[in-house]
Amino acid sequence: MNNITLPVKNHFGEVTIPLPSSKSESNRVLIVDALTEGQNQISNLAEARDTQTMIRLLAEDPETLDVLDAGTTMRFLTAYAALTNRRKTLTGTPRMCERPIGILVDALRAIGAKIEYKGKEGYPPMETLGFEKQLTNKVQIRGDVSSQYISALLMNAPLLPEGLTLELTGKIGSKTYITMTLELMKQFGIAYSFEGNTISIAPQSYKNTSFAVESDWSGASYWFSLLACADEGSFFLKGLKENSLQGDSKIVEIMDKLGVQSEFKDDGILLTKKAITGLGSYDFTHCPDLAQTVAVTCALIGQKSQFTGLESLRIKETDRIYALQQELAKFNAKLEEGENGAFTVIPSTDIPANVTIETYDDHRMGMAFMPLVTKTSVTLLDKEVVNKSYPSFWKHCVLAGIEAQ
Ligand SMILES: O=C(O)C1=C[C@@H](OP(=O)(O)O)[C@@H](O)[C@H](O)C1
Ligand SMILES: C=C(OP(=O)(O)O)C(=O)O
Repeated sequence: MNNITLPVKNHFGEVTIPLPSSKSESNRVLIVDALTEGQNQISNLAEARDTQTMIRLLAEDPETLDVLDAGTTMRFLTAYAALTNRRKTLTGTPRMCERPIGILVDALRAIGAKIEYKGKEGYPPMETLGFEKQLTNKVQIRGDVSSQYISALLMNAPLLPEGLTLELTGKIGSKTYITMTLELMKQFGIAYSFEGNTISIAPQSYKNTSFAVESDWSGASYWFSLLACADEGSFFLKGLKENSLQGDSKIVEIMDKLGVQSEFKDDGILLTKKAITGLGSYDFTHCPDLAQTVAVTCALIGQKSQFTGLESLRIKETDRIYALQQELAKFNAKLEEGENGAFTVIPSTDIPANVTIETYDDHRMGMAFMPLVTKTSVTLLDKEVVNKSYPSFWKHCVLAGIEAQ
């Protein structure tokens, strides 16, 4: 394993971070482009391994689609292969084969696709065996496990002979990602309605479009956190827009309470330090990928806070609740589970010298704990972990003056 040790640094000057492009937007636009078989002008696709895997699998079109550890790539390609009548085996890393997919497979089968599990029922690997006839255009689907199942179905919906109406049942999680899918489809000419818990898309064609992928707000969150934890500095994050398709732009509102002021400029956002007012309680239901960043920030800046809406964290790249609890404990901070899905971040009052953080094959563990450099020397186990969404992360750390020892 390739580790990285970073010495303490808590004063920054004026730093500009180029930021990577969003993997969520990239993976959607790639599926839409594959479905239109058209002449779209797509720019700024993400360098993220999850996106590069999607590009490669769509271009090479192998019999077995091995998505590695990319959740969106697995879910989006499953629906794409199943509903466009392709015969494919879909598989991934051992962890991917522990991440549930039964809710999506059940919906695809209800629509008329033939799919067989190759291992455990409800989990990859599986094989898509064809789609001859649409059996229904009304499907009920749980909204509380992963929004990726819903996005995966929606992107194929306009091309189904009878269109598709999805009724979302239970609590809806990651709703901002569903809206991202629908709004991106709208930019490619698709009309939809989303009223209450029901999304309807009539049969229609995608229109050729130019689409530039925005910078990644989830990746931006680590720079907000670094500044919140630092004594001084200002960061300019390039390529972020005020009206974003990405729900993780909520980091602006969160970090405003944790001491970071944001000012939108023409080609990005300027972050400066301001007084902390306190986060109090925050619901991460619709921005689950920010939870690790914000937990580490609160732990490092002495902000006891309540977190809710963390249910989906247990089925991501790793069990992120467990991983956070283990690693926060290394510097005497805690993520305590309370009642009804509420958690409390108990900040550290004693940060030891030289902390070593495990990353659990989870890019966000590596990146979220990087701001520890503002308080102590930190070793992150497996520096390559960041490649899933942000391969240039350590290069960007060097731009900020954070260099490996
Ligand atoms: O649709 C997307 O691009 C994503 C949706 C979210 O997953 P869930 O819907 O499983 O919460 C998020 O955590 C993931 O990183 C990307
Ligand atoms: C959960 C994530 O990704 P995915 O589910 O697409 O693997 C993530 O990037 O934090």
